[in-house]
Amino acid sequence: MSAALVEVHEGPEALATAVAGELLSRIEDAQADGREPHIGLTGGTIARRIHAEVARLSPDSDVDWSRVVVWWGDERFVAPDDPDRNAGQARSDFLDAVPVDPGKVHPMPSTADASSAEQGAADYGDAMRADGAGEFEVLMLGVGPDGHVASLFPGHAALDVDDRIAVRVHDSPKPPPERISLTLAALNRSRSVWFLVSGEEKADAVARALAEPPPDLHDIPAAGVSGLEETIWFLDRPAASRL
Ligand SMILES: O=C1O[C@H](COP(=O)(O)O)[C@@H](O)[C@H](O)[C@H]1O
Repeated sequence: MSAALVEVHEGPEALATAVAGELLSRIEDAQADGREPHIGLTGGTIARRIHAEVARLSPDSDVDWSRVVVWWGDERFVAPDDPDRNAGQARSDFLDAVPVDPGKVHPMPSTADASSAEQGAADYGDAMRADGAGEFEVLMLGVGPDGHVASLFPGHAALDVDDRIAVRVHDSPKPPPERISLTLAALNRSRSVWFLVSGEEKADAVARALAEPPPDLHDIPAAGVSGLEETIWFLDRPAASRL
């Protein structure tokens, strides 16, 4: 577990450019050290801007995309072509623009892949185990105004599941209601955890997550996640306004 660092950028554009550049350089460093980095993606508004910046900046980097393994922290359990899918958004925002090995991109199951979100969660856990995955080089996570992280929402029973890699989430207060999420135990196995937060409506959640003493993770689930070596909160000024 690492102490949290906070990095504040002027607005969402500057935040997206900084995070995208840092991600490319972390991947380069890991590859230079002989590792094939596994990265964990998130969905959400600021993540989409960051992904677009990764696509823009990637040609000037030395990243070997054929040696990058891609996973997701959460997903909406909907049809594969549903615009709500985090994986579909990431594909159109950057994965289709970089030469990734399709066999190393691991979207969470959709309704076409699994009979239920519960089955999909079990399958995703099996896929991660079979790949020897779990310790992400960098895991990026959005945070909701309610403090949710991945698809772990305040007060939800999924927060207490510690015997699985992924869990079904139903009754998500944010639509769509049926989702799959990595558990807190799985989210807490990454070298670096990066929280990506933009907007004044999230300032309270950020301040509460970073408060001392830490809040109950049933109130602010994001407070329950940190990196093994590094935890960075990448914020824009409005999101940092109540720190
Ligand atoms: O539902 C979700 O929301 C969060 C944050 O999204 P945002 O639009 O408020 O930035 C996201 O991190 C998560 O992956 C997603 O499923």
